[in-house]
Amino acid sequence: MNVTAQARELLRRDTTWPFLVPRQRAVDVSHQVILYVEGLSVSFDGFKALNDLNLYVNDGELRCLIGANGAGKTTLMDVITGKTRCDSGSAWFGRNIDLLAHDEAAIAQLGIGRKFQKPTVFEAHTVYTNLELSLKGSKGAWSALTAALTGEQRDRIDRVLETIGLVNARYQLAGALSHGQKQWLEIGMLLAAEPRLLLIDEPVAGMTAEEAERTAELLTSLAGEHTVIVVEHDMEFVRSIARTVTVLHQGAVLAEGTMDQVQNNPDVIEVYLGEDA
Ligand SMILES: Nc1ncnc2c1ncn2[C@@H]1O[C@H](COP(=O)(O)OP(=O)(O)OP(=O)(O)O)[C@@H](O)[C@H]1O
Repeated sequence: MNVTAQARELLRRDTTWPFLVPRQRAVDVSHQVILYVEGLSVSFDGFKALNDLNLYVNDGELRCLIGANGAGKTTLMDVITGKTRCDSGSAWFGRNIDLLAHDEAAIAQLGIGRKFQKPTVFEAHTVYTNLELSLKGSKGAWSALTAALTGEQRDRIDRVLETIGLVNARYQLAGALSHGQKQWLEIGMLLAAEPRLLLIDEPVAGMTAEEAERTAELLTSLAGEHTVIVVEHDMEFVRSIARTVTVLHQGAVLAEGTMDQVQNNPDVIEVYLGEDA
């Protein structure tokens, strides 16, 4: 290769220099567990939001977390994603990655994606550009918008569009999408970054029944390749997707099992599902 060709190769805009690409550490799931949370406690001004909480989630699982307001669901997600520091306990991603030793940005790079309840898509951009901006290894908005996509990246976006059911809306502005479509797009934006574990907060709040049904299909289709933890208050929705449900109460796990098992658990009936039972 002559000097000009070498320089051209080096400056290609469709590739990133290998030394700039963040290296995602492989998660050791040799014991089938992707998330180990043990003895986790978090206090806010003396109030125990999490109280010696233990949680184990298997690789590829779709787990639903339920619990009354203030049970500690958000605080648990906040500790896992590095947003909140705990007082004691441990949180491991697989057997080899100590989440408590990483900050929020590093945890996202490790392959843990989080979706908050309110959709936060770039409304002035198309669906396609939103996904482009979320590709793993993307070096910020400017380079994502100016650099040409590789074939592999285009294929990945196409796969995500297919998964989230927005193939025909790819050139629509995100701001023009329905509430449900925005939620799916945001899930797609997480998927574009190829996470191993997805934490999804109240995905069906504000959705029509039809949108909730499509969301159930979407989330169940993600399990297997991804591990998905869903925090949700809508019991009908939880029943439609959950294999294992974990019930939190006062910062600890109150019960765990199938929806039928937890709904028939006397402790759960007393503190949480009582009014429905
Ligand atoms: N930053 C904070 N400062 C003080 N108290 C907090 C803080 N964050 C959470 N809490 C308290 O900790 C408890 C657990 O809150 P958390 O948001 O984790 O519950 P949750 O199960 O997610 O509830 P919800 O379903 O209402 O979202 C609540 O009593 C809440 O008021």
